[in-house]
Amino acid sequence: MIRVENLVKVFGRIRAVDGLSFQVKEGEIFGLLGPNGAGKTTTIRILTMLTRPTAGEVYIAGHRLSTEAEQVKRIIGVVPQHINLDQELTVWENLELHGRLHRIPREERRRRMEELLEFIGLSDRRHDLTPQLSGGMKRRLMIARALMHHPRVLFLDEPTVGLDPQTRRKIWELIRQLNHQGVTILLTTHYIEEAELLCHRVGIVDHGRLIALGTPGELKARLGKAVVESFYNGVVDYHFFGSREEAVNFAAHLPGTVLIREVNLEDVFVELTGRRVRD
Ligand SMILES: Nc1ncnc2c1ncn2[C@@H]1O[C@H](COP(=O)(O)OP(=O)(O)OP(=O)(O)O)[C@@H](O)[C@H]1O
Repeated sequence: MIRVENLVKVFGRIRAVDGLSFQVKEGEIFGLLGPNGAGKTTTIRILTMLTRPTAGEVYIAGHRLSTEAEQVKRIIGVVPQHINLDQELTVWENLELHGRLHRIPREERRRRMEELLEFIGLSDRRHDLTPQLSGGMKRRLMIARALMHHPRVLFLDEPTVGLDPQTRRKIWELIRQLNHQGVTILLTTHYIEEAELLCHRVGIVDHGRLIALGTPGELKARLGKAVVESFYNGVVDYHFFGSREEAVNFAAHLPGTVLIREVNLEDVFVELTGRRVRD
């Protein structure tokens, strides 16, 4: 559904995106996971035509971005990282404005707005001005707005940044429901849990490059099943094992404090880069 080929974006001396290639299949929830500054936002901005790449090409549903922008705009929805709702408009008016911009006829527009307000659980807040909404509600409204024109592909840049764990889970549920309805999803995140629990496949990015790609299970299996974290003389060490039993046996002989746990995507990132995602 999405094909990214050798994408490059240079800002002065910074190569924000440095030869990125990957594909997203129809019906997938695909996550780009990486630390702040890895180039995720720049990538999503290129894919949603908010900025042009220095080099490379992108195809969405077979349309080439550089020559078929209009066709692509009709089939994609975009939820940016920063809240950009119109502060002076109500919930209803924010949706209406977007529907008009997409030239959705009045009757159909109204129907879609009712349906989406129901979907995001904000039917009874329709007359509120957006500053009166909580952070989670604003994020849900941004998702509804992006869905007004029935996009086949939805892009979400850090969809749960700054939200509490419970609100984050609600957003995940919305994203899963949309995906069940057939919408292909590409999101960026620097939350390990979000990538692991929500995404079918994850591309790990660092310094504008894709350093690993696979299902969360595949990526973790490269390291093993269990990890022993040992803290001794102020040094933290990680040792990976194919089973918990092996990890327990190894840990029994270690000095200092020891933690045995399952491998997660943070471990994959650390092994590949020597750094943590959230340094
Ligand atoms: N308009 C710009 N001008 C100059 N440099 C930029 C611009 N936009 C991004 N960059 C730089 O490109 C690199 C990648 O930034 P980008 O925002 O894409 O990363 P990110 O992974 O999305 O991080 P974050 O989650 O913090 O937004 C950074 O070094 C950033 O400073």
